[in-house]
Amino acid sequence: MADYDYTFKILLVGNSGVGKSCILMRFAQDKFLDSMTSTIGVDFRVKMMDVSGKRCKLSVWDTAGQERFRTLTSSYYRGAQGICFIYDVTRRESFEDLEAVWMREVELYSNVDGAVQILVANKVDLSSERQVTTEEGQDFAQRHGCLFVETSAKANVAVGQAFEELVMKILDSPVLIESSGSLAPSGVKLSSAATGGDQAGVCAC
Ligand SMILES: Nc1nc2c(ncn2[C@@H]2O[C@H](COP(=O)(O)OP(=O)(O)OP(=O)(O)O)[C@@H](O)[C@H]2O)c(=O)[nH]1
Repeated sequence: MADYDYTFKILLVGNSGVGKSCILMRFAQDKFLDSMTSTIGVDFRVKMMDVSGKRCKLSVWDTAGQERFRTLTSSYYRGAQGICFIYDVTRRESFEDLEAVWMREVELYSNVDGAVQILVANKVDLSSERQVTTEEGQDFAQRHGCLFVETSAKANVAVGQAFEELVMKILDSPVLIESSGSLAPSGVKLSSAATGGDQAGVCAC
């Protein structure tokens, strides 16, 4: 018998260097590394989380922000019930590209109606280098119907909270609950070992 109530697929998108891999590492392993290599293709981790009294098995997919990998990553949007749009509060361009690039990608490739979206403002520990204010982030989130949270993967600020809020909202949606259960994007079959616990995998196929 399954040891969880639901499985959900969550996707992390945003420009290269905003901290997607660090957010995932903080969430899955409670660790932070100062020097991370750029993601090539896609990486994923599986993490169990109890939210609203339900045991949820989350497969979190970390996509490469670099443009040259974009054609590789588009297929991974399929089946995601939750999408995290991540920017770096010290790099205004990473905020502006969310609308110009990442929301378009999601519109093109996501196939789950009503997938929950959250705007994640990362690197708030670098307060003296800020280029995007909290209010700008809140306004953007409101305009696009997203949740909003400010995080620091480095200082361990609100990373768990971001995933918790996202999952809470997924659990509020009967349609999304209905669509739960498929861990892999179509065309990719995960071995039972890879889906068994708090695990990791890399795929650049
Ligand atoms: N100060 C600070 N640095 C961070 C934080 N999160 C990530 N970083 C740093 O930002 C850099 C990029 O982080 P990554 O997690 O590799 O970025 P990414 O978005 O996964 O990048 P791609 O894989 O190229 O798409 C690394 O040097 C991290 O150490 C944070 O919260 N605060």
